[in-house]
Amino acid sequence: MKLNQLLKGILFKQITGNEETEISCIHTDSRSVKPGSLFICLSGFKADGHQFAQQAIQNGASAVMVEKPLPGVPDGVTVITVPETKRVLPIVASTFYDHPSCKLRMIGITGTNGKTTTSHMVEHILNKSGCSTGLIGTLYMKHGELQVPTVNTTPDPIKLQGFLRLIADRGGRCAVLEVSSHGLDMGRVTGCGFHTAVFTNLSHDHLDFHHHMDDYRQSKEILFSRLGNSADDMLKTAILNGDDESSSYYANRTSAQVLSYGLNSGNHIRGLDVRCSGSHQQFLIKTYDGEHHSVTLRMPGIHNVYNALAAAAVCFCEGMSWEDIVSGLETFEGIPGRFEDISSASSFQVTVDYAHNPGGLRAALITARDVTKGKVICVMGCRGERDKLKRPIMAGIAADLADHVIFTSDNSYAEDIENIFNDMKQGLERAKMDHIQFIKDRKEAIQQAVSSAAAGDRVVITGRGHEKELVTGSAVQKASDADLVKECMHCNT
Ligand SMILES: CC(=O)N[C@H]1[C@@H](OP(=O)(O)OP(=O)(O)OC[C@H]2O[C@@H](n3ccc(=O)[nH]c3=O)[C@H](O)[C@@H]2O)O[C@H](CO)[C@@H](O)[C@@H]1O[C@H](C)C(=O)N[C@@H](C)C(=O)N[C@H](CCC(=O)O)C(=O)O
Ligand SMILES: Nc1ncnc2c1ncn2[C@@H]1O[C@H](COP(=O)(O)OP(=O)(O)OP(=O)(O)O)[C@@H](O)[C@H]1O
Repeated sequence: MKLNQLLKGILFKQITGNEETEISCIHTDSRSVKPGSLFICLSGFKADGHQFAQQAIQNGASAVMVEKPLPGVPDGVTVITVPETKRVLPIVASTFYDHPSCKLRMIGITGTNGKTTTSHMVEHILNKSGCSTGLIGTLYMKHGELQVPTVNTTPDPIKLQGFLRLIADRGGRCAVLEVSSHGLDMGRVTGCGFHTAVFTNLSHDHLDFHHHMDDYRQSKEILFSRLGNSADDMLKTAILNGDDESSSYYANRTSAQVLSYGLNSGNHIRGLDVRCSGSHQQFLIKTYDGEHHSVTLRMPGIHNVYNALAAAAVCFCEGMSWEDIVSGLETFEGIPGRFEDISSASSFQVTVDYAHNPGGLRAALITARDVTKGKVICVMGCRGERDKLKRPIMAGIAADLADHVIFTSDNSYAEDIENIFNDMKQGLERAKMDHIQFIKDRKEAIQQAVSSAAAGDRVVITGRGHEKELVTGSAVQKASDADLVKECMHCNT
């Protein structure tokens, strides 16, 4: 695409050099630049992209976009100056990929917990009903058999628009996106015209980035305030968890039609008669017009009933029949690392769960208690470098809800594990200390939990879920919790 065509949607710009230059790709990371690229300089959290412009030029960039003067640019490289590169990036990315979100029904799911689970349920129901649907989130970008790994839950605008183009070109009709608060705050989804926006819940997380719960709540508002503001927007829907107190905040900030879901009376789509039966949940969905539909979900946990109600509401808005919605929910088999049973060969169970914040941990341990006859033994840690305020809260939840807790390392990155343990200890009451152990090495902690489990007990290992790398300082251990469990079980036989 010619540079001037790529920039036609940008109102304020100054161009020095050849406007007709052919642009073959766009990049914000100098290390990925190839000949023919447009390199866009972003001011980041750790570095200033302008410092890498020369490296991008050496790697063959034909054009560089900046928001401040850039000395020493050789002849033949076009420089585009704009007021804010971050604001322009999504427009350039969407133009480069020919606005793929306009060709797709866009469904965005935000909330502290449940985005991955709910988006997979939606993707499964829609695909099973014959509506070709792609998914972009924490685990990967997925469409049919194609899976591409992702670094961020909500990818940066270039990757995101590229993924949407791929889904559209492969014949996709819908795209389900996990939309993180970071993604909204950093403008990663600007340029995506969502038809449906879903809110799962809001609880303590990411306060290293958002500083305060009010800021965190506010960042998610962007997804809802952009819906329903014009005549052709009238069929857009905000789907809100009516049992979460933040829903009224989002309802007040959208012009779209609101569909609420939850277990409490007054919700438009309501779960009733919820019963846990082994590792299944049975419940009724009561719709706004008074119909009842019986569902057996192959996943335990009340939190998954909420995720199922949210997914059902989305698919209802996509025009699916209740028969298809129920059939989709009942054939959904869960996803890796979310209350995943690893070893049922022994007389006790071992479960891996991605809970890494207070709300998720509470949900996982309440579920464990519901489905376990014997003791619940929890192995958990808190991540290094991120939100330190959640550490004592999570430690307190584990101590309250499990019979025995082994605190261990999670991805501690460059932070000393002793610091993390000290923060966690602040949340522990002295009276509960007798059922708590601290074992730094995660594999040893799992080994200890597994060898102390008796018939009917359940070991719940939280924090890492599907993740395959454990990062401690500069050491990277290539093992998932499921791998570590299997090694420990093998040693025990
Ligand atoms: C805090 C944050 O979100 N950081 C994101 C941000 O990186 P950054 O601003 O720190 O980048 P930087 O290192 O300062 O570099 C600035 C610029 O210089 C460029 N650069 C840098 C080095 C170089 O050699 N050459 C070069 O060109 C960089 O590409 C960048 O454009 O932009 C990067 C590219 O888009 C993101 O990958 C990165 O996400 C990091 C990995 C991250 O951990 N983000 C987390 C907090 C996050 O976004 N999480 C949410 C989900 C949370 C949840 O729900 O659990 C998510 O959506 O993933
Ligand atoms: N609706 C829910 N309410 C509370 N906790 C939940 C809910 N759904 C899932 N969880 C808990 O949160 C963990 C992560 O679930 P999931 O991956 O679906 O959430 P997420 O919002 O995508 O998280 P992330 O963005 O960090 O990947 C689960 O393993 C479970 O412990």
